[in-house]
Amino acid sequence: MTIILAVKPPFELKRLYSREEISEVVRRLSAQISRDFAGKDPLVVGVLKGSVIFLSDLVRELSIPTEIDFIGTSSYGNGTTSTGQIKITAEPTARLAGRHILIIEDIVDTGLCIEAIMKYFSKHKPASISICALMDKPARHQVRVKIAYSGFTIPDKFVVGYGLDFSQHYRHLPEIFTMEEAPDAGQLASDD
Ligand SMILES: O=P(O)(O)OC[C@H]1O[C@H](OP(=O)(O)OP(=O)(O)O)[C@H](O)[C@@H]1O
Ligand code: HPA
Repeated sequence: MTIILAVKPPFELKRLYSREEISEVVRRLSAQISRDFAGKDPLVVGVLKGSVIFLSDLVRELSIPTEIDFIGTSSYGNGTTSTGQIKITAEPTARLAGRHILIIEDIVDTGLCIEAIMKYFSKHKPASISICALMDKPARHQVRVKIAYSGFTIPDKFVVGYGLDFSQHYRHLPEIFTMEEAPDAGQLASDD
């Protein structure tokens, strides 16, 4: 399925993962997490805003009790490349010391965001910190990242949908799409 967006320059969204493929990955990750964190009362921390849809599907598949919290970060502004300036915009409210913390990311791209988040949690003396990421874009990593629970390994393309945005749009789409300039973008852009 391809959607052409009437913006300038025109972009096209091409479906990368269907709802079924996403559900299958969510079930696989939840089973691994349920097994590894049994009896550990983990604190599941979603990285705002992109992870909220993934997190809400993931926790409903878990067979163990968890506490949920969130951390806010911002790095992409209105574009498709990281500014490299990672800001923690909202802190979790749960007790962190001595906890088994599971960070839920929608995507690891450059890895700069997750690196800043790991630094933040390390300061609070948790029992352990693990990362669960729905998508990983290894071609763009700028730092070493250890993802314990990884969903899809994706090519070096900007993706939207299922929580991920471009300039705050398209988070609501239930599937995941690559977003690229339409092939005739130059032609269309110069038409008027
Ligand atoms: O690996 P990186 O290059 O650091 O990129 C990954 C991060 O960037 C996005 O967040 P963003 O800052 O755009 O905020 P959002 O989740 O509110 O869209 C995404 O949701 C990840 O948290
Ligand atoms: O490919 C992406 N899509 C949306 N947000 C992102 N943040 C980092 N990479 C991406």
